[in-house]
Amino acid sequence: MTIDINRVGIIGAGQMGSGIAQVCAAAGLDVRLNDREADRIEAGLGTIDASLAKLVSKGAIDEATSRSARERIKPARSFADLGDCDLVIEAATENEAVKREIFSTLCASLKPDAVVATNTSSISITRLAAATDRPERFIGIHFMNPVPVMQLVELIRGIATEDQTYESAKAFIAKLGKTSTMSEDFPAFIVNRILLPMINEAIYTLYEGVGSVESIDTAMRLGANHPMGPLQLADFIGLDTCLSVMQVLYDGLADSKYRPCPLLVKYVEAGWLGRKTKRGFYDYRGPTPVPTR
Ligand SMILES: CC(=O)CC(=O)SCCNC(=O)CCNC(=O)[C@H](O)C(C)(C)COP(=O)(O)OP(=O)(O)OC[C@H]1O[C@@H](n2cnc3c(N)ncnc32)[C@H](O)[C@@H]1OP(=O)(O)O
Ligand SMILES: NC(=O)C1=CN([C@@H]2O[C@H](COP(=O)(O)OP(=O)(O)OC[C@H]3O[C@@H](n4cnc5c(N)ncnc54)[C@H](OP(=O)(O)O)[C@@H]3O)[C@@H](O)[C@H]2O)C=CC1
Repeated sequence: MTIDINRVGIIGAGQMGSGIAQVCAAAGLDVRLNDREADRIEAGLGTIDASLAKLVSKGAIDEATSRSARERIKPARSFADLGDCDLVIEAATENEAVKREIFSTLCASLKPDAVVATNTSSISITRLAAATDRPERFIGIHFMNPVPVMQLVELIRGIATEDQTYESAKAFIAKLGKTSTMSEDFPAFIVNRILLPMINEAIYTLYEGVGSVESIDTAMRLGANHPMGPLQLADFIGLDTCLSVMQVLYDGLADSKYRPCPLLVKYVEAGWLGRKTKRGFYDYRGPTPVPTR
């Protein structure tokens, strides 16, 4: 029997957390949105308002549907506010220490039978599960960015994940109108195992002077029909997240082909994280993005 999921808690109100909150509310679920700072929750709610407005202006949903979805999302100022959630999805920064700390403090506030999930892009589900009090009720639910648009969700079981947890997560994704695929618990799972080395290679291509930002992105958009160039996509994902995923691949698979490009490291060290900080491979501070190299 699957666990009925009616109320979802989300930790981390950044681009992924806000997108997950939006699609859950649009599917009729109650949502509690948490972040470590109240102003981050407010910013996440602002992102949801803009995204819902975009869908209304396109005629994808009507005003009343948008309003009722928005009303289902409430801020959660602390983990105690997540106590009545059936499922809590962690979507905080891609850093294992940050996530472990969240799980070790979160569980005491939850119902004993609540399912706990992570939206990690790369980190071992089995290792994160070990930071909880319920590895059998823990699972990777990996949404793609932008969440309101992308159809796929990867499900990743840890070594202890029970069948009931997996089946419940699968039913939850179907309720959101999305398609789930299963990946084994290997570094970066399936999508990012393939996508991130391609992005890293694009950054090496820039680093070695093979092409400019513009020529690399144009080449892959028009030459391989990718909807975004790889450097544009890296800025969209967040360069901090890209670097963390490459580091997990490099450490976890111990193969030099996953070595993060030194230019990626430098951009992250400079705090140029892409769109979210308004500068990455493009500068977003003006009306149109301008390549930085
Ligand atoms: C890092 C990880 O762990 C895993 C990952 O997620 S990796 C990243 C995976 N994502 C990708 O690869 C995305 C690649 N890019 C794309 O698919 C497209 O560029 C895109 C869908 C993001 C935007 O498409 P576009 O055609 O350039 O822009 P745009 O016309 O504005 O948007 C397309 C549609 O999406 C909608 N849309 C885009 N962003 C939206 C948002 N945040 N909220 C609501 N709707 C949105 C638009 O309204 C538009 O809808 P219609 O087709 O009905 O008009
Ligand atoms: N970006 C992408 O394309 C995708 C990302 N993911 C994964 O989703 C997760 C979130 O990524 P994304 O939304 O892009 O990142 P963002 O940087 O946009 O958002 C992360 C949010 O988590 C907050 N946060 C950090 N520490 C804590 C904490 N201890 N408790 C609560 N909130 C915290 C951050 O606050 P502050 O800024 O103050 O630190 C920030 O608001 C990551 O694991 C990432 O790998 C998965 C699929 C796609």
